[in-house]
Amino acid sequence: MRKFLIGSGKPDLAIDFGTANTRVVVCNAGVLFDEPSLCCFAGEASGSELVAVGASVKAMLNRTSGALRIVRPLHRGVLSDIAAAREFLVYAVRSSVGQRRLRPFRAIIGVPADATVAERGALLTAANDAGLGSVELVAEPLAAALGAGLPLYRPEGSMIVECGAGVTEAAVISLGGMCATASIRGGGNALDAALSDYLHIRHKFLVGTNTAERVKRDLVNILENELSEQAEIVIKGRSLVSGLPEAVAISAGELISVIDKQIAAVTRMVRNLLAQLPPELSRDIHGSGIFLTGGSAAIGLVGKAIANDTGLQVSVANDHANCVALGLQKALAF
Ligand SMILES: Nc1ncnc2c1ncn2[C@@H]1O[C@H](COP(=O)(O)OP(=O)(O)OP(=O)(O)O)[C@@H](O)[C@H]1O
Repeated sequence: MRKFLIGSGKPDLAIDFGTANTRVVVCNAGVLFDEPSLCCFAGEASGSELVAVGASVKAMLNRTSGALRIVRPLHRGVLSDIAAAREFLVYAVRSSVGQRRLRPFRAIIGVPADATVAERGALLTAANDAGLGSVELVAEPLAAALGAGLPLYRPEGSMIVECGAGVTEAAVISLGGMCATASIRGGGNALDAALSDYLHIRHKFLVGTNTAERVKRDLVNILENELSEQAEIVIKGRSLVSGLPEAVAISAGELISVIDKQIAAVTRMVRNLLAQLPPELSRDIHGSGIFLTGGSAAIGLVGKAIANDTGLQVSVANDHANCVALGLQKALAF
């Protein structure tokens, strides 16, 4: 059965290389690395020196002087900077297996199901440059379904929506393969950007990347805990009116309308995917419902909107943020 996922030859480690976060799983040892996918370089693009990687770079976002450059190796789920990806992979693998010189580990790496040949090629090049040996790419929705404990290999359809930071993917899986897929190149990061744009345009107020993400998490927290939509979120940044550092208080209710537009794109994608299904798979999904995985599955409004739009049962998988990594871990053990 393992050849459905990773072909022949047993890999040593698995990498969930995400737009926001990367997890590395080592055979027989579990998840040994889980840090933001970020690199910080000093100097110009050519000949620049790597000064920090991973968790330490998160706090540096929007706080660097002109001498430092923060780079995300991935954008919208796929590689956007091969040099940064190579440096990041070296750091992630070394942190997982120790500081010794890297031997050519065999690895499996998660990739969006709809990644193009060029996008896959760029990832393989970066992995090769990082010193990894043979690398196989695994479709992230398959890994997420395996990690969520869905019945991957039965003659029975299961539907997963993997809600990440840079990409949101839906897939219907049966007999170890993806029978139908759909994706949006956008996710939690797009929600952060929408909140930031709203504050900019409506309130003439500028916030940084980390603040926008915190506002989103505060909003989700208020809604999850059924606090009133009147509850206010205090946001600190720079007023474009006064030019000064200020704090504004904005009601949760006002911000819900901002993320509704992003969520509508996800429900449209889910609906379009359901409309393509052969009737037996439709029947299966009617029975089992839809499972949400990925960090952005924490946004309860996503699940509620899909349930309202389709009438189907929607469940958030256990340990939803780690399902791709857990699925890759299971694939290593096959
Ligand atoms: N409690 C939460 N509330 C709202 N959003 C959250 C919460 N926890 C995590 N997220 C969001 O989940 C996203 C990260 O999810 P995840 O780690 O699955 O993404 P990724 O694997 O890096 O991205 P991708 O698979 O799209 O490349 C971020 O946008 C983050 O803000």
